[in-house]
Amino acid sequence: MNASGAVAAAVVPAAGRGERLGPGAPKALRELGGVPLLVHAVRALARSRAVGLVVVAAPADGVAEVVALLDSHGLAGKDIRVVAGGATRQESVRLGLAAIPEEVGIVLVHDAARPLVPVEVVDAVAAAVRAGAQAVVPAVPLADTVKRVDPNPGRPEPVIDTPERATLRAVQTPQGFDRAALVEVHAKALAEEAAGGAAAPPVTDDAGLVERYGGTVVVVPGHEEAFKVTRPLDLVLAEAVLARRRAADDY
Ligand SMILES: Nc1ccn([C@@H]2O[C@H](COP(=O)(O)OP(=O)(O)OP(=O)(O)O)[C@@H](O)[C@H]2O)c(=O)n1
Ligand SMILES: C[C@](O)(CO)[C@H](O)COP(=O)(O)O
Repeated sequence: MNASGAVAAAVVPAAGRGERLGPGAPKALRELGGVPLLVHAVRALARSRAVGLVVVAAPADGVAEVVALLDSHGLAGKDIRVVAGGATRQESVRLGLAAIPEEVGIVLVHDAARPLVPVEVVDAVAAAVRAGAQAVVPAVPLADTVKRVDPNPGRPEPVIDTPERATLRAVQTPQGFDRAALVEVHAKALAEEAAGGAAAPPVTDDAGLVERYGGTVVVVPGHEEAFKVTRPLDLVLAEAVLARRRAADDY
């Protein structure tokens, strides 16, 4: 793989603890079918011809371990770099971005916690950025009705309203960006934090930063198997999906 021209680089934030998954190793290192989530996620990206370089943001105290892990899973021949991640997902992405060579114009950001994203989703996101979009997110329609509430944990929460479900999407990764646009919004967010300005509402994905600073984000179809492993039940589902793929010789 090489990282120049229209070939994209991918940043994989993998420095989270995985508190919601319960006690154990950092989530990216937890196993799915005997293989760490991170290895699945990197393989999913490396399968795409659109991706020429993968930069993993590892737990700060686990960089050497992650390098060894990726090597031991046969990923040593790919262009994969590992940097120390940060205290938040946003910081981990920013640190990963800083390791991407200047000439790379397209960046994908993909959670280590989404190990089973199909290569078609990776390709579609990269293609939409190549076609001129500033920011692209894969997403799926919602199955549940969603209510906005006045948060009041432990007590009945007053409902404010019910957004029209047809207008809502559950957003996944990889999210794709024009590299300059993504670098710019991360720099702006960092400068605002450093200036200690009025606390902006939390942004939970990179496209959210693009929106915050007035950029344009578009949605392409995601995939139900690109779900995020967040809670223990997600791991049960991921094992089932992986077992089905292996039985079908599709992995
Ligand atoms: N400081 C952080 C926090 C999160 N992430 C990464 O961001 C992705 C999405 O985050 P999430 O699923 O919320 O992971 P965790 O933060 O690990 O989960 P939790 O909130 O349950 O602790 C994961 O691949 C995670 O490793 C990261 O790189 N650096
Ligand atoms: C980026 C993301 O996966 C898009 O759905 C999500 O926002 C990450 O959120 P988390 O709460 O940090 O897992």
